[in-house]
Amino acid sequence: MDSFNDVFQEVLKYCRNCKSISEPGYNKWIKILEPMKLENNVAYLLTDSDFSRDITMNAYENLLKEAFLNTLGFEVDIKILVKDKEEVNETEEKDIEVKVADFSDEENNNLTFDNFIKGKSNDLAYAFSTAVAHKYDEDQKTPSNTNTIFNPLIIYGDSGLGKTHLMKAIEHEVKKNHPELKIIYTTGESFINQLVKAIESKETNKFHDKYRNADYLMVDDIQTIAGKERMQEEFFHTFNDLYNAGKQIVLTSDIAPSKISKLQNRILTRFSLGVQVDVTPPDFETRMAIVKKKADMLDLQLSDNVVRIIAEKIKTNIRQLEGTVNKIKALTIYTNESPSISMAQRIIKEIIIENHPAEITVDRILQEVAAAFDVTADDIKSTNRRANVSLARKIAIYLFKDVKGMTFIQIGNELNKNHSTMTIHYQDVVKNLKENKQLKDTVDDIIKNLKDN
Ligand SMILES: Nc1ncnc2c1ncn2[C@@H]1O[C@H](COP(=O)(O)OP(=O)(O)OP(=O)(O)O)[C@@H](O)[C@H]1O
Repeated sequence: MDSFNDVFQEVLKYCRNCKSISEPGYNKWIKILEPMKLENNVAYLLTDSDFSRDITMNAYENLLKEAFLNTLGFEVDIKILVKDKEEVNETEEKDIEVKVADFSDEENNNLTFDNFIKGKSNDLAYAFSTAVAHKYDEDQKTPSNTNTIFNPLIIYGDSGLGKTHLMKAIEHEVKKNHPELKIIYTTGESFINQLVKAIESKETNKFHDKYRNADYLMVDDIQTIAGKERMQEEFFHTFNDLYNAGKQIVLTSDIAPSKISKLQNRILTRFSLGVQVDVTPPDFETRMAIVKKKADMLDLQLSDNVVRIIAEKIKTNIRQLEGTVNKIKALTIYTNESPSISMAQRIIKEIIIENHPAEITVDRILQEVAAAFDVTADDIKSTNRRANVSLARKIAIYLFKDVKGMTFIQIGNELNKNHSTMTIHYQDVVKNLKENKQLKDTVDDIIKNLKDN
């Protein structure tokens, strides 16, 4: 997440999925809010009228706080302002850049080496990052030969495995020990946007000066510049100037640089001057340690069993581990429930489903159809000819074919019936759906449930 806008999109997602608000309530009061800024732990949002602001604050302030806590990992107050009113201009005056800076400062405080849990999956990346962060420590601002080994340092790996955390930790450490050094942290995307703006406003010199005066240049998600010739050109020259001046460059990428397609060869060869190190999904012990750390940071007491269940179920993305802990914290604050295994299981299920909609299996189709027609999955598979069982069976056949893409032979095998009967039942349903609106609505609901979950 790079901006308050990204944070707010997560907040909206959280509210939309929350059972404490109805869909009309969400659409009328929450969805219309616009993110303005995050400043001094206050989230400023905009709405249309005083009336809307009062209703939203009275009815949904707690929900919004819960959603921000879940997304950011720390508590914020909510302030809703009415668009086009004086108060908005007053708080806007401070300059648009403040918005992002304040959020990232808040977030940065947690992204330190101390808060980073080491394990086999990331210990090299951690070691190289600390080396880079301390490169000016011994030899007062004259990087030694040993330190040029790590220039550039490129950390790569899948999403949510700590690349940005390490980069921010370097930034944090350097700022702490050498406040005089100039550090530029940006993302590939932001680098591109700034360059485009600079070109439009004919201020490319300013852009060059800004980047080429850095002591540390850190670009997150460098793979985004691939395929964009002008951006690569600019990045290449910035890289060369800094490298030749002995300045440190740190980059992250979601894949190994050699696998980034459409990356200019000359850039790739520059990348080979330093080290490339990957981060991979953490093992069980590391996951346990991360969950404990994240809980400690939120002052949240979790039993070993709860920690274990989270670490067992969420295996490949640390952001999801953290999201689970944040959600547990939010629930304990807003429901007064203590963290329990069942609470953790509920949240894990939601988080896993949010990211990977469950596969549509034969069993899930049977379950959904059985629930809609008030029969059981076994009834559907049986030879029972009761009217609602027969209808449920035909609908299941239809869904096996149209939603899951099974052949009539496969469907016949699944239901222990002849495949030619399957064809007839399927055609019956197709015809019925055209004529019977109520049946069509029921089937549409089943399909929606299958796809949403
Ligand atoms: N080893 C770790 N110890 C503690 N926290 C971690 C660790 N690895 C990742 N995290 C946390 O997981 C979250 C996601 O990490 P981060 O943003 O660094 O991932 P990323 O690899 O940059 O992902 P993306 O490519 O999607 O940007 C962060 O909140 C970070 O603090």
